[in-house]
Amino acid sequence: MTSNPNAGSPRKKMTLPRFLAQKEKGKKITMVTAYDYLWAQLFDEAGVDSILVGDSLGMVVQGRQSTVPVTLDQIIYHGEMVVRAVKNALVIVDMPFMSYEVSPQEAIRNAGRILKETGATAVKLEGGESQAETIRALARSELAVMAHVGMKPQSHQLLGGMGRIQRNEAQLIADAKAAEEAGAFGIVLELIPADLAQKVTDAISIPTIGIGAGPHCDGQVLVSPDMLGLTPGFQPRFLKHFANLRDAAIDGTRSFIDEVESGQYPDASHSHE
Ligand SMILES: Nc1nc(=O)c2c([nH]1)NC[C@@H]1CN(c3ccc(C(=O)N[C@@H](CCC(=O)O)C(=O)O)cc3)CN21
Ligand SMILES: CC(C)C(=O)C(=O)O
Ligand SMILES: [Mg+2]
Repeated sequence: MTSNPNAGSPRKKMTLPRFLAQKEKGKKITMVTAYDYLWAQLFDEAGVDSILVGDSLGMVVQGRQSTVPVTLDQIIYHGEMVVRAVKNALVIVDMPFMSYEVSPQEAIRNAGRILKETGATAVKLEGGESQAETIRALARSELAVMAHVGMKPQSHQLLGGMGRIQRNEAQLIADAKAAEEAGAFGIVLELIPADLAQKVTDAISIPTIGIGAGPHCDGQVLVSPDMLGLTPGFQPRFLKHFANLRDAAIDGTRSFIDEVESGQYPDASHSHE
């Protein structure tokens, strides 16, 4: 076991000021994705700081090839289920592809819908420098917004593939600084070299949350089904399986099948008089 000074201490409700303060205190921020009530309740109880209703929904829940087809109505439907389950974690909802790119006005309207209809605290959009005007418009409307730079899955066609490591240092620093200056409260850094993520993290005063971005970020995010070993085909270098739920679930299901077929289940103790 790793020693964790916070283990067992009662969790407080995560707020935006607390989220920001964790960078100053050097306390790592934890974030996982969730898409429904069942799992969100479990992650909140485990004590994660933040839950992201990611547009990875399209891939891990809907079985699509990318995040691009996810719609605003779908992310709102899932966001609402997650918020209903959460007591302490900060809930952030991804803005789907084409829900913020057309104009800052449209982004405000759509982010407003997400926050009003789900009850989440914040939204996240992909981009830094290129979306600075939109980030500023959202922040001015008092909508909490997180940026996402490095590998941007919604732009996978332009990047030439979903898993391409991003190494353009000048662009990454410019993206992070532009997002901070425009009013983002945090930035996801996806698939960038560890030394570069450290430079970005040191260059700004808002927290960086890494995925495939090394140990120097202010926090870490993983797609929860990946983290728990439920997505067998997906094994990028950054991913660690913290549990093997897929085997546990298959074993349990096979036991059910065996016991029903053999007549072992239900026995008298699982039957009503
Ligand atoms: N299930 C799931 N997990 C994720 O982390 C995730 C999604 N879906 N969908 C949206 C994006 C896409 N992500 C991806 C997709 C592919 C790689 C990948 O293939 N990475 C390899 C190759 C890197 C390279 O050498 O260019 C790796 O080893 O990291 C990484 C992240 C992260 N996000
Ligand atoms: C991987 C995280 C950061 C994300 O954007 C998602 O799950 O959609
Ligand atoms: Mg996303």
